[in-house]
Amino acid sequence: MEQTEVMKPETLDDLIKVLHKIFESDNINVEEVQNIMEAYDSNPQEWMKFAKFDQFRYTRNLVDEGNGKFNLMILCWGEGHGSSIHDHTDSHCFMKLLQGQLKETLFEWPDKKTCNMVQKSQRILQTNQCAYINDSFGLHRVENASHTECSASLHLYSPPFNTCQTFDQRTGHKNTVKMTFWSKFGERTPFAARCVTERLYSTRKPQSHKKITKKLKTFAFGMTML
Ligand SMILES: N[C@@H](CS(=O)O)C(=O)O
Ligand SMILES: [Fe+2]
Repeated sequence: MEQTEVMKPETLDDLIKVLHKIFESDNINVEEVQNIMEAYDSNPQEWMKFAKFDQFRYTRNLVDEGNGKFNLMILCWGEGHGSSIHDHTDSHCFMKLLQGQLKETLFEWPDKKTCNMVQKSQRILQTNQCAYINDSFGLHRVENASHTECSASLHLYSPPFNTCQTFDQRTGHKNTVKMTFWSKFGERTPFAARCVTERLYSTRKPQSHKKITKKLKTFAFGMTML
């Protein structure tokens, strides 16, 4: 497969330019993308404007829409923040550590009959490392296990998606969740765009308050149950 020359992106802007070039093609060489993302030396001054943290859960901050081919975003993880076990909606998922460490735990897809969730492996990702996952590898959960340091990671998803499935570790039961952006291009997402209530009220029959409260329950991450 044709491979764009692996050169070292000197800045985040450089990296974005190279990614645009790579994703012009419909045949993606996973290793090439992983290598190029890993080759960028994280410089907080270049990405700080996108990195907006929340006190309670990890945030998803859109950096670039990749000409519709990919979404590039920075995820900000406060101390102890983590995601639920989830899939990646049949997309490629690249995850490069910009700051701190993250623990990634891989799981098998739950067994159809027993619903058992089996843990496959666990690893600690270090600053500048770039991990890759897609649904054929299984599911994962990501956590900033540190009690003293926050972490930031650069994620590339191709094709872009805005819903995924989360899984209950104990029962294997799954939910479809909507994934929202805490900020886009460095600007905090306006409240109306973050508010799932409107969508629930406008596109569905009126529902009881209890049901809506349940639907709006936000997990310990930037995903909202649908
Ligand atoms: N895939 C997750 C982040 S992670 O836990 O891999 C997300 O996009 O929110
Ligand atoms: Fe993920």
